[in-house]
Order: sequence, then C-alpha cells, then structure tokens
Amino acid sequence: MDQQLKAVASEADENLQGEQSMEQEFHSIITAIGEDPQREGLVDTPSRAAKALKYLTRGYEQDLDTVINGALFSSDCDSMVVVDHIELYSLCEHHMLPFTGRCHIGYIPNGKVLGLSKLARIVDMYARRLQIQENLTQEIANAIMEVTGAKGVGVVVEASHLCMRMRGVEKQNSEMKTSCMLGSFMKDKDTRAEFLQLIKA
Ligand SMILES: Nc1nc2c(ncn2[C@@H]2O[C@H](COP(=O)(O)OP(=O)(O)OP(=O)(O)O)[C@@H](O)[C@H]2O)c(=O)[nH]1
Ligand SMILES: [Zn+2]
Repeated sequence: MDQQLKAVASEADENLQGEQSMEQEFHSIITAIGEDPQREGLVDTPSRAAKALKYLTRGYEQDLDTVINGALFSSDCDSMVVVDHIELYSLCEHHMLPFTGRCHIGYIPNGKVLGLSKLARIVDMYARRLQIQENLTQEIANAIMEVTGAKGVGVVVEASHLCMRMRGVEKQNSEMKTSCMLGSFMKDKDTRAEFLQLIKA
C-alpha cells in the first residue's frame, strides 16, 4: 500500500473509532437521564446521535484550501460585492445547543473575486464547530480577507441561541447581532454605511 492510501485508511480507522466511542458516551448519557437504552425506540439512538454530532461538527475536518478548491478568479471589479442571508447552523460552545441565523458578507475585491458558493462554504466550515457567535463572525471575516486579499471585508451575523430560549433565561425573541469590519469597511464610514444599507441588517 503506498503512503497516501495508508494515510487515508488510518484516517478512516480513526474516524470509526471516534464514532464508536461517541456511541458509547451517548449510551451512558441515555442511562444518566434515567432512560433505558435497550428500549425499542432508543436501541439505535446512540449510533444516530453520534453520526448527527459528527455531521454538526464536520467543520473540524475542513480547511480553507479544500473549501475554496482554487475558485479564486482574476477580476478588475473594485465595487462592493455583497452576499446576504446565508443561513447558518452552529453549536454554542458553552452548552452545545444550536444557534441558528443568517450571515451577511460584503467585500471589495483587490484583483481577485471568490467563487460565489465559496462564501457560504466558508460560513459553514466555521459554523459547523463549537463556537461563540463573536468568534465565528471574526473567523469568517479573517478567512475572506486571507483568501482574497480584499480591500475590505464586512461580516454581520444575526442569530438566535437555543441555550437562551429552551433553558436558562428563556427569552424567545431576542437575537444576537455581531459584526466584524476589516480594511476599508473599518476605516471608511461610507463603505460601512453602504454595506449596512445593502444588507439592511
Ligand atoms: N458572548 C456569548 N455568550 C454566549 C454565546 N452562546 C452562549 N453564551 C452565553 O454563555 C454564558 C455562559 O454562562 P454561565 O453562567 O457559565 O452558564 P449558565 O449557568 O448555563 O448561564 P445561563 O445561560 O445564564 O443559565 C451564558 O450567558 C450564555 O448566554 C455566544 O455566542 N456569545
Ligand atoms: Zn449556549
């Protein structure tokens, strides 16, 4: 077996072991909450829950290079590019409960534009990890700046946190809004205003 095949096989093996140990943990959790893991409806639950959690945190297995896949194109465009209402699903790192909402992105290219879908893929890569909203917002903005070398980048995230709705303080209608402005979006208030007007956040 050549080196590359060996690496792929060993990664698959690690993933399988990780999923099996997660299954055992979910089995214990079901017992700890006072349920019977052998009950018909729960027999396959540890395996389903492990698969679901692996999926919900799949951003750990991704990196920027793979996500962008070379979709960076030369362009003379020096006007603002905005992609808004990119839905996001994340897990808060304090309670591992979902927070869901929308991400709005703007950037002013500097010779390169990014494939349209890649903005949404960058959002997903960072959202599908354990996060706080502030860090998520900043990580998305920094990644777009790093990949495109843009003149400026603006990111706004609006999200609702289940840890605040289903438990704890139990407030149903409040949303958290976070923003990160880099380059001309930070320095120039007209650029920032144009972005905020376009996304109407
Ligand atoms: N800043 C920030 N806080 C978050 C985010 N997600 C959850 N939190 C907060 O993390 C805090 C954790 O506070 P703790 O007092 O340690 O935990 P807790 O007793 O479960 O807190 P309560 O939610 O107030 O019941 C809470 O205030 C949550 O609302 C986030 O994305 N950003
Ligand atoms: Zn939380």
